Amino acid sequence: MTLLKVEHLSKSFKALNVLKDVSLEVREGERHVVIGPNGAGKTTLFNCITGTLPINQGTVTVNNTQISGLPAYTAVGVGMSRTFQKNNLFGSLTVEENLHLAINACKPYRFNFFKPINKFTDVLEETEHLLKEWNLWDRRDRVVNELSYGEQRLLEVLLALASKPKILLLDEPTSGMSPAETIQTTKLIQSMPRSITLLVIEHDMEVVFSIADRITVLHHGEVFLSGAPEEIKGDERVKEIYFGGGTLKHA
Ligand SMILES: Nc1ncnc2c1ncn2[C@@H]1O[C@H](COP(=O)(O)OP(=O)(O)OP(=O)(O)O)[C@@H](O)[C@H]1O
Repeated sequence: MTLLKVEHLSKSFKALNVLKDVSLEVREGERHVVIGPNGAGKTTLFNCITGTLPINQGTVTVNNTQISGLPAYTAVGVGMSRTFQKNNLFGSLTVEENLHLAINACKPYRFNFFKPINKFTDVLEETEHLLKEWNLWDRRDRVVNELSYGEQRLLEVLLALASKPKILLLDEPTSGMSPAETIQTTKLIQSMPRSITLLVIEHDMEVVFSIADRITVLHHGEVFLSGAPEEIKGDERVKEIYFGGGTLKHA
């Protein structure tokens, strides 16, 4: 079943046409990776899908509910969550406190300012569960600013999971990470349950080919090709536009 459908989406910044008639389908449970050279429009596509940016033309639907043209919180309401290329963390708070806030933000009582967050037992339980599940429990008391960059990015993924998304958009989850952190993050992505559908922007081809069920190549704001990893890997035109004629590395 198709979970996310993007149809004929176009986006311009004044005279700059960044996305041109982009159509994309992500099936339930799929790991769909968007690749393309710098400036191809990948992050803009994420911003348009999630409603962070208004679109000029086209539609975005999740589970047959149209979310394009609606405020960004609508995307959250249909089960969409995302991470950004740059971290959006509270640096002076601990790992645990950041998660408390993210989990609390998804609760109906989130505007109850008269009771401290750490008195809501469901928030505490969900925080503990997520931290243990993703091996950050021993770092729960660490102030975020003291974590390595890779640990911060990992925490960002956990915050995105706090809303229990049906579809999670990860924007370059391994960018800026050390090789060890990249391996850890790749394993985390691989171990996510199939009840979470993934749409991922990624540059590291080792990561791309170790997680993708399907790959869409974006080039100059257009879908150049969409297909199974083997199809993309073997396509000479993709190598030419994305790698300047180089060979594809793979896991
Ligand atoms: N808010 C904006 N205003 C004007 N131009 C923008 C804006 N955001 C992005 N652009 C332009 O849109 C084009 C696509 O940018 P985008 O960040 O979507 O590309 P990308 O494929 O994600 O690149 P990268 O891989 O380097 O992150 C670029 O030319 C960029 O300068």
